[in-house]
Amino acid sequence: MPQRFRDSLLLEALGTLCSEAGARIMSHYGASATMKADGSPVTAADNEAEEIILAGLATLLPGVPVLAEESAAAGRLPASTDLLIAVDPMDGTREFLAGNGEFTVNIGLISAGVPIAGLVYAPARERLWIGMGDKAEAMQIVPGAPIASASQRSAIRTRSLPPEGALALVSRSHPDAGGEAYLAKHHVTHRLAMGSSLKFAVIAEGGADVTVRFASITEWDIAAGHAVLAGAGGRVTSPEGAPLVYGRADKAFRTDAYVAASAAFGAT
Ligand SMILES: Nc1ncnc2c1ncn2[C@@H]1O[C@H](COP(=O)(O)O)[C@@H](OP(=O)(O)O)[C@H]1O
Ligand SMILES: [Mg+2]
Repeated sequence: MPQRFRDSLLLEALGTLCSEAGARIMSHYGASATMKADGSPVTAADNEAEEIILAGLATLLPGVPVLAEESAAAGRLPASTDLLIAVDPMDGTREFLAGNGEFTVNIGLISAGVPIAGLVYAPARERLWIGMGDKAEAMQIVPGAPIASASQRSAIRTRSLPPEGALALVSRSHPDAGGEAYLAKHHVTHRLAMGSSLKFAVIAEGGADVTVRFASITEWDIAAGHAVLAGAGGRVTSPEGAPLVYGRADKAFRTDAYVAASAAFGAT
C-alpha cells in the first residue's frame, strides 16, 4: 500500500479532488463562521469541503483510515494509524474569513509515521503543490493534469540562503513567542506574515527560508505541507533536529514544536 501512495494516477486524482473541494470553498467566500468547542471558527466551507474529500477518498483509497479535521472535532478518530490519510479541508479558516486568500486544502498520505506524499491547494490562488517526501520530488501543477506533463507542471526546490539574510514566514493569526526566540537566535533577519500551510509550499518553491511553531497544533495542519517541503529538498523536524512522527493516536494526533526549513537554512 505505501507504494500506492506515490502512484501518479492517484496523486492526479487527489489533485482533482482538492480542486473540487476548493471550488466549493470559493462558493462560500465572504460568508460568516460559527465557533467550535475549542473556540476556533468553522464555516460551511470547511464542512462541505471535507464531505467532498471524504467521499472521494472512499472511492480512491477505500478502507484506508482517515484523520480529518471536522470529523475529529465531532469525535470520529481513526483506530489504526500505520497507514493514514490526514485531511485539513480548509487550513487557515481565519484567513478565509478575513478574505486574504491565504487558506489551503490539504491531503497528506502517511505511512509508518512519515508523510510520504502530500497535496496543498490554495483555491483563491488556483495553485496546487504536490510533493513526495521520500522520493525527493515536488512540483507545482495544474489540478488534475498528468504528472508526466511537462507543460502543466514545474519542479520546485528550496533556495540557497539570500545574501541579505533568511526570510521567515510567521503566522498571521497565532503569535508564537517561542518561535520568535528561535528565529532571533538563528539570525533570521526578515519576517513575512502568512496564513495556513501555504507557508510550507512557499518555502518549498524557494520563496522563503523557514517557518517554525513552538505550540502544539494537529497533524492534519502540517502533514501535507511536510511532504511537499521534504519533496522539494527541505526538512521538517523538531527544533533539535529529530524526526516528527505522525499517526500519534496516543497524543490525540497533536504535534510537538517544529522547524520547517529549506535545505540551506541552518546547514552552515
Ligand atoms: N496556537 C495555536 N493553537 C491552536 N491552533 C493553532 C495555533 N496556531 C495555529 N493553529 C492552527 O494551525 C492552522 C494554521 O494556523 P496559521 O494560519 O496561524 O499558520 C490553523 O488551522 P485551521 O485554520 O485549519 O483551524 C490554526 O487553527
Ligand atoms: Mg488547519
